[in-house]
Amino acid sequence: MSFIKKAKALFNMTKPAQMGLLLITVYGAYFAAGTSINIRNLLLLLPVGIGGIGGVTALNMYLEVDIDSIMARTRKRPLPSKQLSNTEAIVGIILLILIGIIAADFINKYVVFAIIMGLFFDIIGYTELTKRTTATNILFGGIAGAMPSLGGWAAATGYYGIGGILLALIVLAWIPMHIWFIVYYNIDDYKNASIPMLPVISNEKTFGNIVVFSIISLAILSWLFYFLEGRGMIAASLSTILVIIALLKINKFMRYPSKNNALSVFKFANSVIAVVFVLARFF
Ligand code: HEM
Ligand SMILES: CC(C)=CCC/C(C)=C/CC/C(C)=C/COP(=O)(O)OP(=O)(O)O
Repeated sequence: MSFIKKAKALFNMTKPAQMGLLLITVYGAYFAAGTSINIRNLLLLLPVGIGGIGGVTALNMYLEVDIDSIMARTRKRPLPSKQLSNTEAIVGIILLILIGIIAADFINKYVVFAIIMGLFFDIIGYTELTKRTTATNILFGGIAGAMPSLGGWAAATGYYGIGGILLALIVLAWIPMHIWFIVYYNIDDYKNASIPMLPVISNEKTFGNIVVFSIISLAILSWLFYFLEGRGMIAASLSTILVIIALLKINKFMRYPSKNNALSVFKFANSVIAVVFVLARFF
């Protein structure tokens, strides 16, 4: 297979759609900090994000080739489908993560540490220690998912301020809605792979109520960001409206549990987080 095809396969191991939204949280947090724009740091954040987030995601995929081979949703991924050898994948992963860390070091040590925390919580906390054993797994994966926004804030301000922590908490509050409905939609996959996500080991009411609590917290956190940082009223207002729509969709799912109603919540969820991070800098 040509080098281009192997490079494409490695890129697919970074889960481009997920990485894209994570990059929106990086740049959204950078701009939400409200500091003057440093073009050099803004440009450096691209290799930081693609290398750090992409490399960690690809490492998670490398370590989960057994699960991916079982799930219908993931068995066509580059490693289960032999588009890359293990050696080619691990060399690419190491290169990506090195690029991310080196680029981060050109900005400041807080951005480097955000990558290290993302690597730790995703690979150790989530992939190795909890994903296959406990439903609290998404807490560790969620903290990993919150690190890009913290890194973006640190790239703008030079430290982890309360605003950056609030934005990271907003990502964390969004995670249950993002994951548990796509898990429910693919419930047979997760059962076959013995992954104890909450929808697999409990019922719609239990995980639905936790999601309701988490996205109401998301709306509260977005208003807290506005009151403490003086920016983001439009983001808080719009995200509150989207959370209300999400609550209506979740209520419909809990009254009429179905894969389609679950997928509808999953697809809608992306807009909630995107609105917060795209608009947080503005009034
Ligand atoms: C514990 C953490 C997370 C878990 C378990 C998780 C799980 C998943 C799963 C199972 C999918 C479906 C992938 C597929 O179609 O094969 C997915 C897609 C996606 N994830 Fe995540 N995710 C996590 C964190 C995040 C974070 C932090 C973000 C961004 C802020 C994110 C953004 C996305 C996006 C944009 C997609 C594609 C959505 C679509 O296809 O419409 N994920 N995620
Ligand atoms: C700063 C930095 C490096 C942060 C890392 C950000 C990051 C990659 C977060 C995603 C976390 C995660 C657990 C995704 C899903 O994995 P999964 O294995 O459950 O998804 P799958 O079933 O689709 O493979």
